[in-house]
Formats: sequence, C-alpha cells, structure tokens
Amino acid sequence: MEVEARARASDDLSVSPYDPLVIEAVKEALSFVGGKGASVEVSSNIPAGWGLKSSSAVANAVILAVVSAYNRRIGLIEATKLSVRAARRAGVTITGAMDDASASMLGGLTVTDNSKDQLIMRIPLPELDVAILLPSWESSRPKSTIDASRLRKYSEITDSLIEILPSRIWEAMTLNGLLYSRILGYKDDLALRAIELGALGASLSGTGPAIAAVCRDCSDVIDYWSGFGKVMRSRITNNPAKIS
Ligand SMILES: Nc1ncnc2c1ncn2[C@@H]1O[C@H](COP(=O)(O)OP(=O)(O)O)[C@@H](O)[C@H]1O
Ligand SMILES: O=C(O)C1=C[C@@H](OP(=O)(O)O)[C@@H](O)[C@H](O)C1
Repeated sequence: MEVEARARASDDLSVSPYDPLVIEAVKEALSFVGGKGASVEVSSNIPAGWGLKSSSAVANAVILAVVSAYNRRIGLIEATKLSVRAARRAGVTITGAMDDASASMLGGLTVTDNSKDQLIMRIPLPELDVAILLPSWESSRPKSTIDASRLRKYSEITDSLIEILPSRIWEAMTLNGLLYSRILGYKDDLALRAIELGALGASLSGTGPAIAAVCRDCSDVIDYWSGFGKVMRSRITNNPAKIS
C-alpha cells in the first residue's frame, strides 16, 4: 500500500485534495526549507480512517516531496518529526503516532516514545504476506471519536508488550490487538480465526476498525475473511520512503 505526493515550488499554496493534514504538512516542510509556497498533489491507495494510519503516510510523503521540490535534503527521522507535528495540528492523531509515522518512513518495525517523538528501536522484519480486512458492518472513524484518556489507563499493559520484542513480535501484535478490540468494543473473532488458519499474528489495526493478519501465506485467511468485507493483500516492507 502506497502514498505518492508530487510537489512543485511556487509562490502560493495549492493542494489536492484540499485537506487540513496536507496543508499542515506543506506548512511544516515550507518552514523547514524557508519557502513561500508549493503546489502539491497526493494520491493514496490506503483507506482513510480505518486504523491503517493513512494520515502518517500522507504527511510523510508530502513533507519529503515539498523539501525535495526546493532541492533540499532532510534526514528521514527529522522528516518524520515534521510529519508528526503536522498530524497533531490537523487533529488526526491521539499521541502524534511517531510509531506509525516512523514505520511508514523507515520501513520495518519501529518502537517509539510518542510522548517525546523519539525513535527507540527499528527492527527489520521478514517481508511476510499481509491480509487486511475492512469489515462490511463497520465504517471509517475519525480519531476525535476515540476517548484517549480511557486508552491511557491501559498504557502500562500495552507498554509491557514491548518487553517481549524483538523475539515475539507476532505474539505482541496479537495480544495488543485483543486488548484494544476489547477496550474499543470491536469483535475479535475474525482475528482469532486468522490465527487458527495459520497466521503468525492477527489483530485490530491501530484503533480499528480494520483487522490485519501477518502470515507466511495468507491465502486461507483471505478466503475466509472475504465473506466478511473488503480484503486487501500487501507485504511487509523494510524499504524506506523513496524520493524520486
Ligand atoms: N489520500 C489522502 N489524501 C489526503 N489526505 C488523506 C488521504 N488519506 C488520508 N488522509 C488524511 O488522513 C486522515 C485520516 O487519518 P486518521 O484519522 O489518522 O485515520 P487512519 O490512521 O485510521 O487512516 C484524513 O482525515 C486526511 O486528513
Ligand atoms: O493517533 C494515534 O496516536 C495512534 C493511532 C493508532 O493508529 P490509527 O490512526 O491507524 O488507528 C495507533 O496505531 C498509533 O500507535 C497511535
């Protein structure tokens, strides 16, 4: 799944689609390069508002495109920090989501402290098969519908799963997903069924409602999940964001 942003330096600001996050990301990049304006177009095949952190990928792509339109260079971690700031300003995140933004920017698995916008570790992953289900009875949800203060009450438990990394990544994914499904009121039976069908890990994705499974071969999970909504197939990547 990919986001592409094309940018041209200009004297004013024009963005397509016209979206608060895209505007905030352009502004962050302009303030980094000291530029006046940019014309930016974004295209993405990541469904927005399903827990797949489409916003991190969009903000990352916009930052890199605008910086490069001004013929400037930026480190990927610094670019991620600008992207997180844009996401906070646009109100599309609870914590800033440095975890998701850095994973999208750097590839692989990243562990972060979102309260400090700090990258703690990056772990390369086997480039396994991934199934994603958008359940037909659910719909996309804005982040503002989530009670962040209630989620924070579980942070000791979710943080404890970091201790089983890097050896037990898929188990941590599954346990984290079970807990978040329960807290946020989603059914967890389809993730559990994926485990029974051979997935290494299966879980609510982010704050949902999408569900994701990681497998050596997700064909059986995809056949089963197809009866419950739209299934997308992807692959884990360790590749960083590309500037071309
Ligand atoms: N293709 C896109 N073009 C422009 N903005 C997008 C696009 N996809 C996502 N976004 C931005 O990301 C936001 C959704 O992100 P978010 O609420 O974090 O949901 P999720 O992480 O579940 O995808 C949208 O409101 C929009 O600001
Ligand atoms: O907004 C946030 O701070 C977060 C949202 C979640 O992602 P989604 O937006 O994809 O649900 C989650 O994965 C991430 O760790 C933190």
